Amino acid sequence: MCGILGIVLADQNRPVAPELCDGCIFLQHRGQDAAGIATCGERGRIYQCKGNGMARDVFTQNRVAGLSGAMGIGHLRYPTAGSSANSEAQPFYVNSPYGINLAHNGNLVNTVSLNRYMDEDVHRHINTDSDSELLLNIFAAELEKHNKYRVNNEDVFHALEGVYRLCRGGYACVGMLAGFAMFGFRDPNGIRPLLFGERENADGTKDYMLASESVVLKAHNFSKFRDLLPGEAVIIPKDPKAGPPEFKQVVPINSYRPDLFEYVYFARPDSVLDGISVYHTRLAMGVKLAENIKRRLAADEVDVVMAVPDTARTCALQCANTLGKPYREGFVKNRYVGRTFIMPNQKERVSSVRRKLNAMDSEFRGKNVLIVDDSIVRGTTSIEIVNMARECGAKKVFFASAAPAIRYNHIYGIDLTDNKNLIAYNKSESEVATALGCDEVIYQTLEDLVDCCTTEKIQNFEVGVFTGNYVTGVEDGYLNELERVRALNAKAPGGIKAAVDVGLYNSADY
Ligand SMILES: O=P(O)(O)OC[C@H]1O[C@H](OP(=O)(O)OP(=O)(O)O)[C@H](O)[C@@H]1O
Ligand SMILES: NC(=O)CC[C@H](N)C(=O)O
Ligand SMILES: [Mg+2]
Repeated sequence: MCGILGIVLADQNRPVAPELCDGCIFLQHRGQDAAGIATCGERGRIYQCKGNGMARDVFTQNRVAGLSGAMGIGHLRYPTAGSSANSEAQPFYVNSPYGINLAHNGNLVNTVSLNRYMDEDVHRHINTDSDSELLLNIFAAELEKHNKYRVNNEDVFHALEGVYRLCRGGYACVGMLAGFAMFGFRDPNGIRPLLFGERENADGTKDYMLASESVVLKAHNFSKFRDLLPGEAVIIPKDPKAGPPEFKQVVPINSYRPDLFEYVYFARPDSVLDGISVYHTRLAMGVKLAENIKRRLAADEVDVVMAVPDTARTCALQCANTLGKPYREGFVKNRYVGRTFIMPNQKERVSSVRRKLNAMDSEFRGKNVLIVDDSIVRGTTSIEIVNMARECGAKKVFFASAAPAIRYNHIYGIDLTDNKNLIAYNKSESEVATALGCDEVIYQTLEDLVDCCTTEKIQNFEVGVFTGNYVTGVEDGYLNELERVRALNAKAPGGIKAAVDVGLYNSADY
């Protein structure tokens, strides 16, 4: 669940980098591990700045000042494949053919055979375990097949057809062809989001943006947003005065199944994805959850409802309203600690929960408390939360989740750990309650959750994380390979992160 964006400015003398940096900050919640920007300036030269860290730390004023050009792409990384090494920070670059950059949100689930294909048939060297580097090289290899001095839009669409044929998984991407164009495309099931928008300048020319979430487009005054359709791509010329963007349905829509988890946790509430307001789905989740709670608990069993900040707030408030119970902010969040779930290792996650959330005794003492979170994944947050509530003197602690029990891997770009680390893995609801140390745990049903997000246009969602059935299936051996790489990373001496710049060829001298 990384964040991606790309901007093309009509004014060829205006550097795009400052606006890209700002845009990345709007997408920070989608990835805190690494951030990167690549721009394309005169004579097709590519400039880049990327590395481990949050956008504000990686994009220093000095570094950004060196990024020339009116076209550029950005990425916020939350690793799902490979490692957290800074050599896997995106956008990735290959010099041949033509010079290509790519920023990818999602995850490929046939990397074992794709790696073999790259090695044995295409003879391209893949320098990391990142599936995104692989995806870029697949695209490059397909484009190279045209064997032309210069490509045109049709050639790019044709190369993307090859990408769709070869790559299985969830992917929304933005890329650049040096000196030629920016492009974006979305997987044939629309699992990961990607929106397009335009902004008219005073002289009538237009700037264009592609982004993971509508909030970035809106904040930068882009309008006429539209979601790319599953299997659709767009090419925007480097100089928009050369012609309008060209959209093409490269392959037929296989299904239109946005990832339900975007609405539960991942996206910002003020975003609208695939025409669905994230905020409204979270309100609806609160209502449905309350109806479920009413069936499970007697009306006088709950004294007060509380959210686990931040994401669960919208849902918890609406749940309290529907139950007719007071809503209290018993947990206070330290705004300087980021999202704990997307931290790359368990040690960091555990220590962050207490640094991030502090409980106020007065709100708990002698009360039956209903705590609402958006989801319970590893249980890292919930176990600590229940402990804190007990330490503060709560009489009973009920824990409600706006998402159903999570018992399966998330394979399309949200690294929900391997099954065995999920607190609900192989456990009934009452066993989860015992593991969390609470009196009762109440999950939203999947039917209710789907109902909260359904619109006239979108009735199906990717829900494999709740059911174990994935829309694309998973290649044999893929999950084992993922675990093997994870185990290797866990053993890396002193960790694999380094605060150094990464060269265009992904060499990281850590
Ligand atoms: O069961 P766990 O493994 O603890 O994961 C679930 C928790 O992680 C997320 O919060 P996070 O702190 O990442 O972000 P938030 O501030 O947006 O809620 C999510 O909202 C849950 O609270
Ligand atoms: N969360 C994502 O979208 C991750 C993108 C890519 N699979 C990576 O690990 O870098
Ligand atoms: Mg949370």
